Amino acid sequence: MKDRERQVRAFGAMKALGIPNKELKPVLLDLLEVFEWNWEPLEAEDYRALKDAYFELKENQNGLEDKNVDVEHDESDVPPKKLHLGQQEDKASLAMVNSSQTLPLEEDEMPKTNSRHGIMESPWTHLMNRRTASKSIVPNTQLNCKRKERNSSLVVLRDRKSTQNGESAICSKQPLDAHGCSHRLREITADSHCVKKLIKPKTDLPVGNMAHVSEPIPVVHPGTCILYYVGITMKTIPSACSGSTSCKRNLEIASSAMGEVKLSLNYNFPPGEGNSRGPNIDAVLKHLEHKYLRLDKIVGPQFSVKKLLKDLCDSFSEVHNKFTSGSGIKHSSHEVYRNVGDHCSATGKKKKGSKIVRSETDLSKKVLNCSGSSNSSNLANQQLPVSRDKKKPNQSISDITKGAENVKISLVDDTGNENLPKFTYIPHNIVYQNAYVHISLARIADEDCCSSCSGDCLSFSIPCACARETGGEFAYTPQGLLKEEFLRACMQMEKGPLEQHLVYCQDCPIERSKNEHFPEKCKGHIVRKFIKECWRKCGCSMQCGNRVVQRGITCKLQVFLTDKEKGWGVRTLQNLPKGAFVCEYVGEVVTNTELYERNMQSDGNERHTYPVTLDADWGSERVLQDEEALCLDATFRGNVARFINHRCFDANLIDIPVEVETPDRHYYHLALFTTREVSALEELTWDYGIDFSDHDHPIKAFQCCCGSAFCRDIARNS
Ligand SMILES: C[S@@+](CC[C@H](N)C(=O)[O-])C[C@H]1O[C@@H](n2cnc3c(N)ncnc32)[C@H](O)[C@@H]1O
Repeated sequence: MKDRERQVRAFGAMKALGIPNKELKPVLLDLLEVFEWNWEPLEAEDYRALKDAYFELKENQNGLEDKNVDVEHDESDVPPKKLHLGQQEDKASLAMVNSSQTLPLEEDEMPKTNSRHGIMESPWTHLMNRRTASKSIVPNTQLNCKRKERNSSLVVLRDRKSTQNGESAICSKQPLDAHGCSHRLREITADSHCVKKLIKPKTDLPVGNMAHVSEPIPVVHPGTCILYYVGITMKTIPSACSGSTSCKRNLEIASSAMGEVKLSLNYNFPPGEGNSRGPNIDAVLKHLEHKYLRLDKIVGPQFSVKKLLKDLCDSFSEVHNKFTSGSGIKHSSHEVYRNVGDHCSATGKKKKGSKIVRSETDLSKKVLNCSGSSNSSNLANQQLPVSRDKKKPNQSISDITKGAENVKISLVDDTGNENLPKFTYIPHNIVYQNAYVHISLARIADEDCCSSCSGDCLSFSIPCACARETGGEFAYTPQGLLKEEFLRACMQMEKGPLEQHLVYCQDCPIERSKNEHFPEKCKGHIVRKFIKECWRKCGCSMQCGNRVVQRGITCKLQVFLTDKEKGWGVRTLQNLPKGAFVCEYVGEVVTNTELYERNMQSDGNERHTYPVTLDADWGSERVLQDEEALCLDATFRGNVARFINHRCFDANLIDIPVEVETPDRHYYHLALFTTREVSALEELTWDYGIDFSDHDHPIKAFQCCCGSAFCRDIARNS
């Protein structure tokens, strides 16, 4: 059936219920937009969705009138009282037969159909058209109020019961990509006010498991945030909010005969923020998850789904507030922070006279524009915060690397409360003074490199010599990710080293540093799994798949001020797959002795970077001299990794040693890879491996507030 015919039928059916075309039109347009211009769900059950949406809108308008909101009414268009659906259905069916005198939508309001193929032209164009057109439909005096109400008209099918199984009509026409997203929708979202993502429908899942088993499809409209759980078969609909007025206003669950279940979250923006988009739904969910993890709330007798949904609403507003507070003041763009990169002390105190300069962009633009690349395709499905009037000044740096990396790395502080970090950005490790790092081509034996290779070593059926280190197989996939098995093995070792993964020194430099004259017995060091990358003695190209870490950072990262005592942290600005290389931990290579000397000079009050011990030759027969036991200290010089905070056990990054230019375990690179998929705007963390109970350790541990349910800082948590 053609779109036009369908419009006529819809108008006819509704007219029979006394619904004026003029009032129906905006509701119909909204619904069509929600259903991706797919008529079937709208037409199902004799236009049940449409009727509900219309009456919902009317109810809301009445509610507003009660509150003395000035909404004009055209008497002739006063809607009929809501009928019981049973009564309406018959009428509507009859009306459809005789619907010729209905008022169709104007041409520019409907998605155009390609006349030759019967396919819709760019839906994005139609969305735009529709938006423009809808303004002319609603009289100016009613516009604001109507627009607001129309958001809630998107919440349809409330309290509907379904007995039919079926896949979602919303999704059925959309080809899904590897991420479960519709390409058509991605096009739409690039510029529209919606963020839409489709999922593979799942059937026959119990409603109680909904939040866990089905990925949400966020659809964010101004003032309304709707999550769709599509394709879940429902026999009965839980009314999560029944009985609670405030909850009812905020959250609704509904299903339709088509098998889709919708969970709608309405958020009333504060006055003056009517056009806000609201935060990214992934960020909201993450926020909630973190909150639950922190409070260990998900289990226990107090747990209730109702409470969980209420918390979801709260999280939405918390994330919204977090992103909107303190952004929006315009500043001159020619001023730029100058003090990052200056070689300053690590005290973290603001250098007198240092020029504080801000970007003229608001936070959302900063997140987008400072992401290091003009190609923001990876951010296309991200809902980013929008500027508001600022309460506090903010600070930002567009690129802390000052061009030293492949990508820009921005720094934002939307509170304006933190002193800017003072350090020199270096993209590669540098030897401070006494550390003995012996790099020479001669040290790499011919059998330890692949001089006869060319191109990409990963493309050969038989792995070259460089794969020997990792059991005859490369650690990387052709996509540049860590192989699942290799990653799992590394994670297992780190989580709970079995006795067989530990080696003991005869004379442990760590123990010696604690007590030079009477060192305790070595407590053991983990024997770690190494990656060996091809290097300069190898014949392959720089694009070889076994050269990942040495090619440097490629993902979009941002330094930001975390909301807790942790200070600065790093987040990703793009979704990252599991096993992705994020960055190397770069710093000054110092000897143990040098590190302890530095440590003695520090007053212990500042937030310093935590030094990394290169545990290379631990357990070897010979006794390691202090100048051989190396550490990386990123306090004064380092790269973005110096901002990555610690998290006990369940961090989303893992550090893996990578051998590049030295064949021994004395000096190596420490690379950070994702342990799981990481969503854009999630904070990146890794487990520093601190033993919080070791009070003799020369480096005093901080009080951990990682929020992990498995936090090892017992003193802090008890
Ligand atoms: C490598 S730096 C990380 C960047 C640091 N947050 C900053 O603002 O410069 C390590 C320091 O951050 C702080 N930190 C990192 N993780 C933390 C955590 N889980 N809890 C509390 N403080 C943390 C500690 O002060 C630690 O010495």
